[in-house]
Amino acid sequence: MEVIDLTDDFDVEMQDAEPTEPLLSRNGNGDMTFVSTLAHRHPAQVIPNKRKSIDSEDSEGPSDTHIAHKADKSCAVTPEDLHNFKISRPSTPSPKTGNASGFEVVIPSPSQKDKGKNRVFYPKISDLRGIQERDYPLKGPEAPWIQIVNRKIYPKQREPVDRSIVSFGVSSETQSQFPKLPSANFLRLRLRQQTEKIKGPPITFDVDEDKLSLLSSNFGFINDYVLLDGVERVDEGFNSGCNCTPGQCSPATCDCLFDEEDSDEKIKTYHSVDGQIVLRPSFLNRRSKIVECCELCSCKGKCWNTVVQSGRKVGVEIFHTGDRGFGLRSPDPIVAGQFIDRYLGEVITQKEADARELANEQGMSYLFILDWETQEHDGEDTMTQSEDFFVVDGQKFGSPTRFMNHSCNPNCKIVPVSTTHHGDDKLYDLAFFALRDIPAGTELTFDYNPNPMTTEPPQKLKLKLKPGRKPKVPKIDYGDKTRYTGNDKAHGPNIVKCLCGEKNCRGQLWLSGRKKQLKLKLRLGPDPDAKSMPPPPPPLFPKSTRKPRLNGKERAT
Ligand SMILES: C[S@@+](CC[C@H](N)C(=O)[O-])C[C@H]1O[C@@H](n2cnc3c(N)ncnc32)[C@H](O)[C@@H]1O
Repeated sequence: MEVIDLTDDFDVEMQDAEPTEPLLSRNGNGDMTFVSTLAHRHPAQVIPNKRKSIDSEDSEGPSDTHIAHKADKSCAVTPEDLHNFKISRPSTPSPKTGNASGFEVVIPSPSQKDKGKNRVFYPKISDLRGIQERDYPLKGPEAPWIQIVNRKIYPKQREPVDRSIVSFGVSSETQSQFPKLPSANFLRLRLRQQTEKIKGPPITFDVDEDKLSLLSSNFGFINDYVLLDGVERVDEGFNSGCNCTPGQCSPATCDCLFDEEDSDEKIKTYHSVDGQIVLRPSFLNRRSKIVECCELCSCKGKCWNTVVQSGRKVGVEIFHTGDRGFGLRSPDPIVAGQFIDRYLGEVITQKEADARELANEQGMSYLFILDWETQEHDGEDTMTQSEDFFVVDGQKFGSPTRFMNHSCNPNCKIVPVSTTHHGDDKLYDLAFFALRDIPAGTELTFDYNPNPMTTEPPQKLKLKLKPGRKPKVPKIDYGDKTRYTGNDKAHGPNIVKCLCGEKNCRGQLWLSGRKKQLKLKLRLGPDPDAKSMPPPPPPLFPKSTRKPRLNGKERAT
């Protein structure tokens, strides 16, 4: 087998050699085209593993072997064949010549210099062993074949293409089957369609086009919790309502309100300011749950004590903060104590939450533990139930509050609220209220870890640690159980840096994997490093005595 080698090394070797006699058969006119030169490579003579085809076997258009077949059968090689032929390109330097008859053309791989250059490659006549230049001109208008070869070898050498006018030869019917890249307008439309279904004043977006798809394709707005496997509400029989004189639920007497500790006085929740029902400043300073009136109450859930269940009354806007991802603000001024919205999402079991937390590559955390009832309020330690919580995951589905960032000097706080299911201590609402007057356009924030230093290790906690295990001591303890279970891998294994920028910034959001660390910490007692931290604030939790009444039933655990 003869080899016509167009590689550089061959070039060096052969550049001074005399042209030899043509080995190629001629067409009827005694002429021979370069294509028929290529065509003479017999399929059986392809050197295995030494070259790869530019185009796949099953792609459209004749291959060089197809043309070879035509040539072998003395069929006319048409101009169409000429334009459509495919060429083999070596992945290695020149193959060795063999004994078989015929010849082989080896096209050089483009050098770095050639790659990307809009330059036509002209092989030297000596490279094309057996080709007479007079028969097969290598330059000038008589050499269209070499242009074609070059286009096949160096596809980048094609003329620059204006893609906006290129037709791909695909019917419009077929084209419609291909997903098109969504335009900014389409994404905005999709977001608008989604948010139009959400109750309350408009949800708007002030987000650059490049961030739109992050919002539109990764998140869905919902109006209520989505309960997933293993999460159920208590049986209706466990729920109850107040026995106030119908239509006269009073903040001083309504059964739905908790009692102050050691007193018959009620913990007052809402009051009216300028015709608007908002949380009292006194309530904003305490850690207590709200129980609102519901259908089972004498008022049928139609009194003033129905603020959270009445839904969002403020407009909200999602915007991009730059360094902390998206954030939330309101185009309306908000007054102190005003209800903003609930935190919503998929409600999942603790086990599922742990699995999601582990698999969370994305960095941001949207998990919120519903473990209010496990706190050491009213003197009881209920921490032993701690594996039994439900968790709200707002990552894929949620309300606008899912975009609220942390601040060490927050303007909102989150309050646990039982609205319609008083008997359900595992599934309740997380409601955001304004801590102070908030001017329109101000970012709405809350403290992800509002009471980091208050926890004394509960003595009755039963922990089973393997003997001899030396757990790492976390730097911070977490006292407030109404909080995120944050695990922000984007900021390193332990510390999640806080970027709130407030003067009193604590420097970190939470510790990664802190649930495990919290358990370990509780066994070890107070953290020695805590000495360097500010002294813990006094406990804020009111010693209330009111518990939602059950209809004579005990909830099964
Ligand atoms: C509930 S999301 C808040 C919305 C989030 N920014 C977004 O774009 O979807 C919580 C995450 O926001 C980021 N984040 C919130 N507040 C932050 C702060 N003060 N400093 C740094 N990152 C913050 C953290 O990555 C955290 O895991």
